[in-house]
Amino acid sequence: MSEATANKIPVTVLTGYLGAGKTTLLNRILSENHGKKYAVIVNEFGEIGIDNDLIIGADEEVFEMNNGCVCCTVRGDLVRILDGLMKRKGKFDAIIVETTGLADPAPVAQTFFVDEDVQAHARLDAVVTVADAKWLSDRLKDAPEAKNQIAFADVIVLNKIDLVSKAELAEVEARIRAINPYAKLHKTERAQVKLSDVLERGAFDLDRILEIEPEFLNADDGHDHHDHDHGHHHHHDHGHGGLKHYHDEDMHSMSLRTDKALDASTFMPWLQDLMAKEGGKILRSKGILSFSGDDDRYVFQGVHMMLEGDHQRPWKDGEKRESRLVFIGRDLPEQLIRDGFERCIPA
Ligand SMILES: Nc1nc2c(ncn2[C@@H]2O[C@H](COP(=O)(O)OP(=O)(O)OP(=O)(O)O)[C@@H](O)[C@H]2O)c(=O)[nH]1
Repeated sequence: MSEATANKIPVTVLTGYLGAGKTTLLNRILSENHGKKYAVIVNEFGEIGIDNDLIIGADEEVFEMNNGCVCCTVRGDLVRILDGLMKRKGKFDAIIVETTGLADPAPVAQTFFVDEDVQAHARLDAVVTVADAKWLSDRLKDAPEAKNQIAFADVIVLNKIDLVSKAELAEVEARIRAINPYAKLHKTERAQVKLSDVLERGAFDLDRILEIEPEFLNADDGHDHHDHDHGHHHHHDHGHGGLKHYHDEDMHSMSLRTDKALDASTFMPWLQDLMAKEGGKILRSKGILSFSGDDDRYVFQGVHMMLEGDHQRPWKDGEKRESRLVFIGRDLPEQLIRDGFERCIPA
């Protein structure tokens, strides 16, 4: 690595489909005793920021990019945040960008090559893709962005191996290898990898990417001209100056909130029943909940019908005790979810 390159701030792009384990990995690496200062940029799909609350902050500064997907509408935000961070050079050892599960990593990675200011001060260290051993095979069939996330990866963390048999694991690994034989692959439970396995890899391989996407370095980004909303029904790919870009417009998110304390004995059975019946459509759910008679914040997370929940930490003095929930999926039964939630709110 040349001296000029070595002086640039390394940026790790953390990608992977909805619910694969990106935040789990991020928390793992940030809570390791690393002695470094990382800036974290999180991009989430859905109107209300929840991911930010799920990152266990030590020394890190966390910047949020909401209301859009980093590969599309908020790419300008990414450039602005990176510019701001680079002006404070010296304060950070590295930057980690966690993209939404629906982001195509191609235009995100492209930012580091086509934006002159970014390129002058930052270098893409690696694209790290977290893959869900349980669901990836299905998503490779119906979600082109999941495939691109694998194709673009320099490092793949094949996570949730506790949820599959040996044969299923071999099958999903073979599918990954058929798309990307080059990436370093780690098989994990709860994203247990060493920090050095994912950060400071110096692994982003431009030549390989140019083989997959010959237009990758084409700087003419016509993207601002077609902001799209995430409502209608088709997959589309569109150009970033010729770069093919996949985005799933069938995917839809909805959010709910209330400042009335919920009754756990009404809410939890409703949520469990909803997931059991509608988990096929609800790809991802998360919420931060305030229960009556409970001084802790309760966090639940779901990937399809699999639900997990736990007390996170006590509500802080002065912190607004409200419940916030997000559901992401295709053909979300939105009214059913809204009505059910309303019935859980005490009068
Ligand atoms: N069984 C099992 N569950 C896991 C594992 N890793 C993560 N999870 C759970 O899977 C859910 C999703 O994990 P996250 O780390 O939030 O996934 P994410 O990729 O950040 O999710 P989005 O940002 O919404 O796309 C959480 O409930 C995790 O606790 C694992 O290895 N095994």
